[in-house]
Amino acid sequence: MYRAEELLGAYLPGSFYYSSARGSLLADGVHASVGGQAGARAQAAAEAMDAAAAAGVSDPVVVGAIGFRPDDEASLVVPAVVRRAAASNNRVSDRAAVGSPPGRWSVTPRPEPDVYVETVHRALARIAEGELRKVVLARGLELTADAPISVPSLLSRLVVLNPDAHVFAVDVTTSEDPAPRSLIGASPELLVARRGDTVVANPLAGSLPRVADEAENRRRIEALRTSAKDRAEHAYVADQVAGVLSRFCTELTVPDGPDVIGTATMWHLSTRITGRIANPTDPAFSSLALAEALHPTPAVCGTPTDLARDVIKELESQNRGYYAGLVGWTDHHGDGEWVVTIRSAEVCDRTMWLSAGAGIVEGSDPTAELTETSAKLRTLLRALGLEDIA
Ligand SMILES: C=C(O[C@@H]1C=C(C(=O)O)C=C[C@H]1O)C(=O)O
Repeated sequence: MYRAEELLGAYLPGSFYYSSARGSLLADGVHASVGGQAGARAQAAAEAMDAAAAAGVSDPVVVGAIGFRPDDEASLVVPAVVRRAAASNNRVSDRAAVGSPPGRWSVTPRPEPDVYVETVHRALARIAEGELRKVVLARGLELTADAPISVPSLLSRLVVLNPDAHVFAVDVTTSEDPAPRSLIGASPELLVARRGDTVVANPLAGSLPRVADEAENRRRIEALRTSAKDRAEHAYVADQVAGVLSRFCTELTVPDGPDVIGTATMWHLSTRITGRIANPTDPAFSSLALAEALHPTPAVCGTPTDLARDVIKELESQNRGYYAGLVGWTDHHGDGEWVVTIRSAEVCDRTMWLSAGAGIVEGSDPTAELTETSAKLRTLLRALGLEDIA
């Protein structure tokens, strides 16, 4: 067993890094790539791990990321070497943050903020028609530096600045990329974790930006807790996650109402759902199978799911890529952990693409949704020392 700080220090672009309160994992090299169609990747992952075990890989795992549209983007591998740090060794000191970000950036919003506000108005008009109840609309920032971006130093700053997050870096290079491409982020949202027959999911939705003034933060926490609009926006996600997990579980515990949790930049309504898996040794009940069944939750897509996906395609100008997908790992017992790919960016050479979205429901205020996406973009911008530009 290693210390989390050692693993962070050993990260190189091309590695897979993942850390959360439950421990850290650093994976290097590719023993085998995992293919498979969307929805059938858990089976492909189980077969790849069986083959790896037969070839002498001890305790094989599958690590990687799947995009918002699982048919379009996926990067899953059985790594050659895996190093882990237990939760008890997971503390990382501030000194672990290394390097400094490039000094000069050019910033292009995609789309422009006023176009995003207009798009939210259009989504509200669709919601008023009756069938669509919630849709999550995202916007992006394209940042270009005057020098290549160091992913290891960016990752180390994300870890230090977001001690409660699930922090990740995944190699997502394709043959079309001129240089290695990495997906990095500090997600607050656990899609699903499974250990033995115990499963946990922690959907978030309904948000307010965090501010410096503590009295104002207390007011915001109370406003969020009592907001009918935010509770409705949250319930779409919590209900769907509970509904999907109930198909896999013999017992499921769903709290009566949400709590409020804080990240470094946001307050969110949060529901921690726990359950007992019906058939833990069956690959169809693995953590990746659960994650595939849950994705996309209404935290990143909407309600009803298929209609929301169509509205996103129609209204968003950018392809989401890996944003709003899932990142994590699964082992050959089916245990593992997957998070929702938010507070994230794709990085290639001198350019970074940041994305953030907000859930739109009846009663949403388009300008407040723009402000919410700016606050969400700040997770990555703080790690770049650019906190105030979004
Ligand atoms: C879509 C994002 O975040 C999601 C949307 C939320 C909301 O609309 O309130 C809150 C947390 C996340 O589930 C994002 O950060 O990009």
